[in-house]
Amino acid sequence: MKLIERILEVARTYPERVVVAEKERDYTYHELLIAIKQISQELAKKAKNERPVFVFGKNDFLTLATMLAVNLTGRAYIPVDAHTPFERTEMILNAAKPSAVIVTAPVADKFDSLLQERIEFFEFDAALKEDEITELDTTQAVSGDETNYIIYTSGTTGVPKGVAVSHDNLLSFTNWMNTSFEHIEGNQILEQALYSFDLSIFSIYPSLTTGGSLVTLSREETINFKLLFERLNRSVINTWISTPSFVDICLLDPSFVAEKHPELTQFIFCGEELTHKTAQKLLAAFPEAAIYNTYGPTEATGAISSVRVTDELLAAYSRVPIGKAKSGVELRIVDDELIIVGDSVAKGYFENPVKTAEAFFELDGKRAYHTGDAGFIDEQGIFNYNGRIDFQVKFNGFRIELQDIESHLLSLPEVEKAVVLAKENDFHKVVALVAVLVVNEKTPDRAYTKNLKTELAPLIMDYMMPTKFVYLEDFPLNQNGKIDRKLLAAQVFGENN
Ligand SMILES: Nc1ncnc2c1ncn2[C@@H]1O[C@H](COP(=O)(O)OP(=O)(O)OP(=O)(O)O)[C@@H](O)[C@H]1O
Repeated sequence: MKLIERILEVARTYPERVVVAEKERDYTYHELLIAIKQISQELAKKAKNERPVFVFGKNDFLTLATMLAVNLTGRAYIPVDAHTPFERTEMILNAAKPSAVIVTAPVADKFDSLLQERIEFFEFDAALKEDEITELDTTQAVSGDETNYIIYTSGTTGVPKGVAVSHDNLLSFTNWMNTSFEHIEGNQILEQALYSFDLSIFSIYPSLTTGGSLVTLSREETINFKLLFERLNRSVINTWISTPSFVDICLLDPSFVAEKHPELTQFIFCGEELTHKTAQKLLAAFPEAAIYNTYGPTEATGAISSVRVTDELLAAYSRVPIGKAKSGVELRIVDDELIIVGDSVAKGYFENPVKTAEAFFELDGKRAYHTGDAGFIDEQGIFNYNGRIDFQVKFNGFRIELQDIESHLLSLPEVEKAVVLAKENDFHKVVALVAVLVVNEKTPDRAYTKNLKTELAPLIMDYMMPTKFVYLEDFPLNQNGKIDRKLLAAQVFGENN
């Protein structure tokens, strides 16, 4: 059965259930059927060809319905958040050459000419009759190896590339999510990640295929802590899905504890390293909850490994491991690099055979992907993440893993957050290692730094000792809710360095 068929079946089974809870209003599965019907009809009339459809909107009901409607017509959707900078939007549009552009939020003046030929969907006709909805035709709908969506990577490590994920990649991911974590009937799932970030599929597809509800945060709520805490305190959430950096923000609110949120019983993280510190704080706040660390790049469809985080696990590991591979996937270590093999590996980079050939390959007749992440497998058969290979630098002739230093800094009780940056000269030679820290001291002075160094010294090789310590009140996050290392480097070194 195609994913969209399952979703439509669920919608017909639970028409009155809430599918999306936005800040201002709830939408039902019945309304989802109506919106899909209207948008797909309009698209079928107006699309120029069978190419993907550019979907420009916010994280809301209408954008979700649009993405599903696009799949119903047999096309792939490209989700682009309405707050995406102009240059990036233009770059994606030029690369995609879409068959249609659908916008679900008013377009800012600056984007008006760029998105000139657009189909606007700001509302739907809620009065559509029952029989018209049941007529939804799925014969054209995306299936098998056809592309389900194209998500552009954030570009932390270069020019953004469009990852083309097939229907079967997504089906395998959804089946895994639905069977490998806690089963919660009528699951109310947090939708924090933007649709343009593949962490969003962790919420969308498990929810829609099981009759769950998406508790969707607006942009205002994710950037304004007061609004965020207000919303969390008046919402019922069973399953929490976010980046670790996002839950760090929520842990600042004293009411983010099990006593105030007894219904919040499951946490699933992905997208960046879950630090020991964050995991410990969360376990202290929600001692009974099932907490999972999952790992994977966009190129392998959401996540491909997981581990339950418990006090025992934290006692046994100084760095939270990434666990064991999902069914259908094999993780291998080749030359210290994590290689993903199997049915989660995406089709490649959209219409970019050169970049695809650099990262994707065949192994024993299966699709395989070079993650660019360093890792190892331990005696328990558990995979461990050792940082990104491109965050390894040569300093004074020694090979140094910046994230290794970070994890040791984080093991010190007074360090809340840590990023180590390599400062390069004009010839790309590393001339300094700069530890950028958030600490529990308002005005750290020289003596404070000296003390930190003394504490750090027995934990690392002496050539790994940062040459400079910089203290910040907090770290900037990118629009995907991960620590923004590029912006941090610009803040610390100045724009031209
Ligand atoms: N549980 C985890 N622990 C540690 N690192 C993780 C975890 N989950 C994801 N990551 C890191 O995030 C990467 C995947 O991120 P994603 O696919 O969102 O793109 P990105 O790397 O942020 O963007 P770009 O590819 O443009 O640089 C992984 O390769 C890994 O480095």
